[in-house]
This record gives sequence, C-alpha cells and structure tokens, in this order.
Amino acid sequence: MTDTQTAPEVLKVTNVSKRFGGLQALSGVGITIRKGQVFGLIGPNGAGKTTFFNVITGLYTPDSGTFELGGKPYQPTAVHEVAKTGIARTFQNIRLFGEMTALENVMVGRHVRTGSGILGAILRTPSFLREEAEIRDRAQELLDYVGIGNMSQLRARTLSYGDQRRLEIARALATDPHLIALDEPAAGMNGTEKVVLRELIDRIRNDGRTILLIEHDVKLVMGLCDRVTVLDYGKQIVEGTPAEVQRNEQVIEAYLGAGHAAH
Ligand SMILES: Nc1ncnc2c1ncn2[C@@H]1O[C@H](COP(=O)(O)OP(=O)(O)OP(=O)(O)O)[C@@H](O)[C@H]1O
Repeated sequence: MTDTQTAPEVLKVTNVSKRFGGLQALSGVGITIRKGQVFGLIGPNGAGKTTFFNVITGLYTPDSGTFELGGKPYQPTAVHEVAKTGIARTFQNIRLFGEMTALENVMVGRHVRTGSGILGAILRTPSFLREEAEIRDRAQELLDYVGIGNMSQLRARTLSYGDQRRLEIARALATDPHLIALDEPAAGMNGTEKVVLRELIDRIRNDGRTILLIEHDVKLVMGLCDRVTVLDYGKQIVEGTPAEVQRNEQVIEAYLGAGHAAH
C-alpha cells in the first residue's frame, strides 16, 4: 500500500450534523479523502454510516456541514447534481432497473455525462446516434471490467446478488466519477464472491480512482483501506490507518462493548 496521505484532496467534508426528530444521527463528522485512496467508514449498526453517505450524495439535507470536491465547494442538494459534480454511489439495498438489461443499466449511468439531450434523442440526429453507439461500447467495456461482460443482455433482476452488486459498480463507474462511494458492497456475498470483489476494488483504485467504502466485513476493510474512520452513535471516535484503528481502545469497546450488535 503506498502512502496516499500527501496526495491531493478529492473530498473534504467538515462538521456534518444531522438530526432525525430526537435522534442525533450525526454530530460534527468530518473526513478528507485523498486521490487514489480507499477510505473506509465503519461502525456498529445505527452508527450513522448510511446517513453520512446520504448526506454527501444529496439524499438527505444536513443540519450543518461544508463540502468540497476536488477543492471546489459543492452543495449536496440533489442526487443528480451530486452525480454531475462527480460522486457516484451504490446502495446498500441494490437499486437497479430490474426489467432493463445489464447493458442498459450501465448506459443509463453514462447518460449523466452526455450532451445530445432529449431533442437529439427524439430527432435521432447523427450526433445522437454516434453518441449512443459510444455509450453502448463504453457500457460493454465497463461490464467486461467488472467481470460480467457475458451477461450484458440479461435482465438485471435475473443476475445473482453478487453480480447485481458488480453491475451497480459498473453503472457508478459509467459516470466517470471523481469519487465512487460503495455502500456495503460485500453484503450478502459468499467468501468466493468477496475475494473477487476485493480484487475489483483494488483494480479500481489502481486505475486511479478514489473510493469511499462502507463495509461491515472488517477483514475486507482492513485489507483494502488506506484510511479508516470509525463512527459510533453519530460521532467519529477515531481515524487512522487500519492498524491504528484496530488497536484503538474505543473501537474495541464500540464493537465489543455491551449494547452493540457488532458484525
Ligand atoms: N430517514 C430516517 N428517519 C429517521 N431516523 C433515521 C433515518 N435514517 C436513519 N435514521 C436513524 O439514524 C441512525 C443512524 O442510521 P444509519 O442507517 O445511518 O446507520 P448505519 O451506521 O448505516 O447502520 P447500518 O450499519 O445498520 O446500516 C439510526 O438510529 C437510524 O434509525
């Protein structure tokens, strides 16, 4: 693992708070993710990880927080705006278009980056048709890249769970994101699928992308991440390298202490 702590900042989030009624789901959380890092966000159930993801990707409006992507401020006010800004994500509960083919699902992701617009699509202008062919080729390349190229014509809902997760990653990559945020990509995968997933995430990083990862599988997180931050009851209790985090007393307490269902 190379030292990435001096690489340029990709995402800088400061002082994010979010309350749901009487529940303080996030209190003053901040992270800085640098180019080429796999940055892990871990914590027990209900710690606030998904809420944090939802805030930075525009699904939830935070009560406070400042946000910078590639050194430029952004306001995560709407999901499609955030996607355009350059953050792509996958979901804990897979969100694919089940009746569309794998290829079409990835093509939808790619449309975020294209210019012909609706009028071009209706009139089927030469530039639209050219663009459509490019999108199709690129989508197929991405399916090959995540290892499901031979499934391009299958309906998304017919793919295995592991393959649907890989399809979600392909769709996220199709937007050419500065940051790809993966919400529990290994959930529901068996051991063999996890090994393949780990190789895929490693490859995505080695190809110059930056990754934010929520994951319950501690072994996967510790093996993959350059840095890890730990949330507990909406507060950040520690951040550091996997080795630093693993020996931190508060982390051990949060995962093993009374009242927590660690997994
Ligand atoms: N839309 C919402 N309305 C009300 N409460 C919510 C909402 N979303 C999350 N919460 C609450 O906020 C807290 C943090 O939840 P969150 O899903 O972010 O945790 P998590 O760390 O992702 O947990 P898990 O590991 O179980 O996915 C929980 O107590 C949860 O019940």
